[in-house]
Amino acid sequence: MPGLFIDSVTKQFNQQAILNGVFINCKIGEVVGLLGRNGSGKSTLLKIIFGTVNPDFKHLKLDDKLISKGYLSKNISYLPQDNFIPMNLSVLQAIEMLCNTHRKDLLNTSFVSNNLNKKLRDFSGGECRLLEVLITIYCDAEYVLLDEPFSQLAPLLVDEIKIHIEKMKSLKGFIITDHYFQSILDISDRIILLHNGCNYQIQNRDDLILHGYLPDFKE
Ligand SMILES: Nc1ncnc2c1ncn2[C@@H]1O[C@H](COP(=O)(O)OP(=O)(O)OP(=O)(O)O)[C@@H](O)[C@H]1O
Repeated sequence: MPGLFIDSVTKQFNQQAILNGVFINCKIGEVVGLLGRNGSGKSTLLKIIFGTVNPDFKHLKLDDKLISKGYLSKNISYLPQDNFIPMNLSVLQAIEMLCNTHRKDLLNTSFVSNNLNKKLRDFSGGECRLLEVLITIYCDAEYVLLDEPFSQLAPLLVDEIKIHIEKMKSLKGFIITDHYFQSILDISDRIILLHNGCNYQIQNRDDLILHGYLPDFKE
């Protein structure tokens, strides 16, 4: 079956089980939202898929091929929570380094075209984040892992990022996690919740209350 597929993910830190047989998958044309409380293991799961954290066990497949680390496939891009593009690069240099196939589309976005020669170190934190999110969405990989793409961004920019994801969705598969959960619900085709080390398929808001992610104001 084509797509990104990981199951039986098990990870302990200091003898504490964080992920306990977790499964998540994603196909081209799909946005999968990953929700969970602070410390539930969302970033750890994305890092395990990309290959920057070693799990105790996992079974990772990309387009039916067993792979050991996502980044080795060169077909998975990953936005970590921290800045990852060197600050001494200009916008154009960063794009030339990381984006080929969709470079033209990215160069046509207003934020990029208005700041082509500006260095990352001269941007605000939110502007830097915006650029890194855009580059991760528009880079060559078909599968995109986004860890908190909306954090640091003002509401208008959150909406802009959602539009870019929608635009690229026919060509790519996204797994996206953020605490702006309404934006995740808006943009996702499916929602997976991590809770107590396990994954749950979420159908509606009530499921999020049932699994203790949202408060139950009726109580
Ligand atoms: N390198 C590490 N060493 C020890 N414990 C770790 C390490 N990395 C993560 N943890 C622990 O694993 C748990 C899951 O962390 P993770 O960052 O995956 O959570 P998260 O769901 O992304 O949280 P948040 O929403 O707050 O970003 C946390 O309790 C964290 O303290």
